[in-house]
Amino acid sequence: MKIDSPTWVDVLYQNIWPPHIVNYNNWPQNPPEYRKANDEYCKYLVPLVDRLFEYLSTGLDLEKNVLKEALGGENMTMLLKINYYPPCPRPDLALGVAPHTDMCTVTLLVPNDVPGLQILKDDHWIDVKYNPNSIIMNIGDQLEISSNGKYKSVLHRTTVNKDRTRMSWPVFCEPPEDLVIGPLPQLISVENPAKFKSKNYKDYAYCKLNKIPQ
Ligand SMILES: O=C(O)CCC(=O)C(=O)O
Ligand SMILES: [Fe+2]
Repeated sequence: MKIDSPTWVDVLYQNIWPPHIVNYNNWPQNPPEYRKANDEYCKYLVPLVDRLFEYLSTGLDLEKNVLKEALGGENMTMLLKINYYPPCPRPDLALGVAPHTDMCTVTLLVPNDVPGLQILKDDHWIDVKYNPNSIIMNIGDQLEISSNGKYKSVLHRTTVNKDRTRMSWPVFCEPPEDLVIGPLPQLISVENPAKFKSKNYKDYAYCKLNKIPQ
């Protein structure tokens, strides 16, 4: 599957995604207004996530519903986090968030226009460009595990800016906590054995947050 081909992005934009809602400028200034904005955002995220999982499933040569079902189906939850990175007098000495992978299935993120997100590729930190009216998708650990490593959970970090405040609004798509996730049986064989343990998401999260080996 060509995940970066313009065709599927076009499809998402034309069929689902109203560009006006993506830009960070549409987020409210005050927390009490977040409930409404969040509800509206969620209305668009749910079909977007469905569509993404269909593409991701097809990319593994599986029926399009398989991946989403394996990761919780309609019981998946979406967790919105708001990151706030104030200006930092010594950006050369500090990071916004330390290098990590997201432990969820996928993350959909809207940043403001202050650069800062970086991903590790071939041992180099690469800046993720700010694109107005677009969202950034990270592959998370549960997708790496269920695909038996075919999709890679992306190592990323954020830098801080000397003069400007950076903000980002990631939504983490999470499986139910008691769901056991492991490499999909369809993807493992004698030649291609499971590369990851199967465990429930709650235990996975506990180990990850407490830096206990999985
Ligand atoms: O602020 C960003 O762009 C990324 C934040 C992040 O990686 C996270 O909250 O998990
Ligand atoms: Fe992250």
